[in-house]
Amino acid sequence: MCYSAEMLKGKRVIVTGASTGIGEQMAYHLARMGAHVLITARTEAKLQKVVTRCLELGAASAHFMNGSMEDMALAEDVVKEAKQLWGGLDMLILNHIGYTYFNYFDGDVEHIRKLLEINFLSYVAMTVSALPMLKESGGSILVVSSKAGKIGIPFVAPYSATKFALDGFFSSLRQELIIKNISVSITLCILGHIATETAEKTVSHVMQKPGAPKEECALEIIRSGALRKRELYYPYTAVRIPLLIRDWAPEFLDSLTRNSLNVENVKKS
Ligand SMILES: NC(=O)C1=CN([C@@H]2O[C@H](COP(=O)(O)OP(=O)(O)OC[C@H]3O[C@@H](n4cnc5c(N)ncnc54)[C@H](OP(=O)(O)O)[C@@H]3O)[C@@H](O)[C@H]2O)C=CC1
Ligand SMILES: C[C@H](CCC(=O)O)[C@H]1CC[C@H]2[C@@H]3C(=O)C[C@@H]4C[C@H](O)CC[C@]4(C)[C@H]3CC[C@]12C
Repeated sequence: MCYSAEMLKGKRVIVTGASTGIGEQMAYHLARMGAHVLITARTEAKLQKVVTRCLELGAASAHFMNGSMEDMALAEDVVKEAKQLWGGLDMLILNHIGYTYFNYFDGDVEHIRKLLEINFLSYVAMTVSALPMLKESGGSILVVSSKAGKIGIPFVAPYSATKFALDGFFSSLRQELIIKNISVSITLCILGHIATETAEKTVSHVMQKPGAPKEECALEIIRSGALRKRELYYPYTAVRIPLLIRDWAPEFLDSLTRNSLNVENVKKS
């Protein structure tokens, strides 16, 4: 299959976590392609601005729903809203994450529970609600994950747990869909360091290189979903090579990962 932006024209797409960062950029790319977009996040004022910009860029339609994905009812309501607005759904882009810290694990189990709800369980809840519509359209689910969802990276233990969980659940579900001949694709997007405002605020003091551009990253995610790829690795070399090393030389990869960070800049408590 060959990719063209025309593939997204008139498609009905939900993008979560689209008030900032990569999600916001995905909404703009989809708008330029002439898709219908329904975006979510907590902050109404930011979502309103993104919707206005999407309409200026040429979206077939643009709507938002705000609220926290800690609440599974919201996860389900967003999908119901898509059904009401469009009568169906072609693409579900699961991208939002809750706030976390970048530091030594502090022993806070409640933080992990909350993060699992936002970063993992709400993804599952939205998928369950959206599957009937996606089966009907032969649609796609895009799950935004991270290098930290495939490899042990220090200082992100709670976050990493939620992203590994996504791999387990969605890679298993993909197998079941194939066995049942259901034409819904699942693309797991494995991202390295991307220069979003949140990431720069959180990790610029430990990174030795700048993050990859969020605009290009957003386009690559949409492209990989339109092409119904199994996984996306972006930026390719920084993500794919460590994954190839992972199972053959895990200790070597652990050491490479530690050495790629300015760990002396992380405060020990
Ligand atoms: N940037 C990076 O280096 C990398 C990012 N990724 C992945 O890419 C995706 C996007 O990351 P990035 O763009 O950097 O993140 P941002 O922090 O820019 O965006 C996060 C989005 O989630 C929303 N959000 C936050 N808390 C909640 C909540 N409780 N309920 C619902 N929505 C919420 C935010 O809006 P609001 O605050 O208004 O709710 C915002 O729209 C994530 O899945 C992340 O794991 C993966 C690897 C690297
Ligand atoms: C430090 C990691 C890369 C190390 C390497 O290349 O060897 C980064 C890879 C993924 C990053 C995290 C991520 O997945 C997104 C989070 C999103 C939030 O906006 C805050 C930052 C992240 C925890 C981010 C931190 C750096 C990475 C682990």
